[in-house]
Amino acid sequence: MASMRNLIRSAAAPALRQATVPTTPISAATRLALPTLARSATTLTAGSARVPAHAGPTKYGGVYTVTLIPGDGIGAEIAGAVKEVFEVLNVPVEWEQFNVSGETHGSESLFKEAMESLRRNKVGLKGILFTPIDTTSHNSWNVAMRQQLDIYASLVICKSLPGYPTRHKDVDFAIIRENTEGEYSGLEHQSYPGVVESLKVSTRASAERICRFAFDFALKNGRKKVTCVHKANIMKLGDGLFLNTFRQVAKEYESSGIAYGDMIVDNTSMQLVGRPQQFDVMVMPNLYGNIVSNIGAALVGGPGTVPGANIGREYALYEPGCRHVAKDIMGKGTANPAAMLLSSTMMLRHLGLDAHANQIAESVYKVIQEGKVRTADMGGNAKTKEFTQAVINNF
Ligand SMILES: NC(=O)C1=CN([C@@H]2O[C@H](COP(=O)(O)OP(=O)(O)OC[C@H]3O[C@@H](n4cnc5c(N)ncnc54)[C@H](O)[C@@H]3O)[C@@H](O)[C@H]2O)C=CC1
Ligand SMILES: O=C(O)CCC(=O)C(=O)O
Ligand SMILES: [Mg+2]
Repeated sequence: MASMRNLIRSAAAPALRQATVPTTPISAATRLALPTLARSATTLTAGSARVPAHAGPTKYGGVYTVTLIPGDGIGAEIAGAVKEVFEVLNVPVEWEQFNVSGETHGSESLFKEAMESLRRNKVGLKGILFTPIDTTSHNSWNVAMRQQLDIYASLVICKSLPGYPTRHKDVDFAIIRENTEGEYSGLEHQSYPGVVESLKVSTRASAERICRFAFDFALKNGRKKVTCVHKANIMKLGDGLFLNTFRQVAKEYESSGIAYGDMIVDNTSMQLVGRPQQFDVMVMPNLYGNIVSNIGAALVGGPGTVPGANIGREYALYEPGCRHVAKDIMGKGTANPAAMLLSSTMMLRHLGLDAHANQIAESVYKVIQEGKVRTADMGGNAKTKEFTQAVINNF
């Protein structure tokens, strides 16, 4: 399937420039939070006796090989923005690109090849794959990737964007979402005509590792409080297990000074749109994380602006935090590439390429702050390519 690959870079890595300390609160947060997150998650788990050491990302001659899955909908357009920016900056990354589509029957073999590439390279960047609603198709390849790679922690940071006022000021919280089980088990059956059981699978082991991840993230990033979001009043066993595990883990971190609490998911949704500043780090089961990350994105800049990461012991896969394919604007050239560009900067920090990450993130935030070049989702009329060019013009 060599034709599907896009091995674009052969140039040697440029000498990394001195890392510039980002000036906006956003870039400072990303710079601080994301690299430590990626590494802390790996090291913390890998440091325990239960987890074997593993090889790092694939790197030859100073160039990292990264799996790129543009995805459906606007995927090609926003992945194109990243490729262009990396090319201009001579970022030492060589892409292995797989144009997997969730819509195409018969593209299973390509999906498998992409998974092999991810296992080989350990690091990937993706757009979103379409998931049909009908039962004859695959469950979800997005979910399958997270489960098969065991990238158990989803991280989405929602932080007010300087220069882009929204209803609430000073929003700054991190959503840490269990990424592999819960409502996304894909286990459903019709036990009797008209009676369907959808299984939400909750395990103590998964709850424990995601809660530890949340506290470690808080510690590494100078955050003050971790809130567990749940529905244990109704799902007394399943969410009860999540909540009780959270409380046990929280006790272990008491001496660190991180405060903790819990909140039921429906109240959380109300509190988020009413007074979002009360949240710092939030940890929750899979489906609540899906919903809360969409609320969070809408609070700050929308789905085109919020980046995301999926982190596990061995693999890290970066994608826009809101996870939408956006078929409604596909092919129009109007998609906002900011979320994908910022996801790529999280990936660069994971690879230790902080200088490149800072340069790109600072430029994206500068373009947003200046407000002259904005895509339609942010009230402007700039095209994806014009936003990308504005980012490049700042280099
Ligand atoms: N024409 C079609 O066939 C359409 C199909 N769908 C499908 O319906 C399903 C449900 O989609 P939803 O989850 O509702 O979400 P979605 O994928 O439609 O996205 C939600 C909204 O966010 C916007 N958005 C996301 N990323 C953006 C970006 N980077 N820049 C600007 N706007 C951005 C989209 O344009 C859309 O208005 C999806 O699988 C989708 O593919 C949705 C709309 C049209
Ligand atoms: O896999 C999909 O198609 C969508 C799943 C989803 O909404 C999410 O993971 O946030
Ligand atoms: Mg979602």
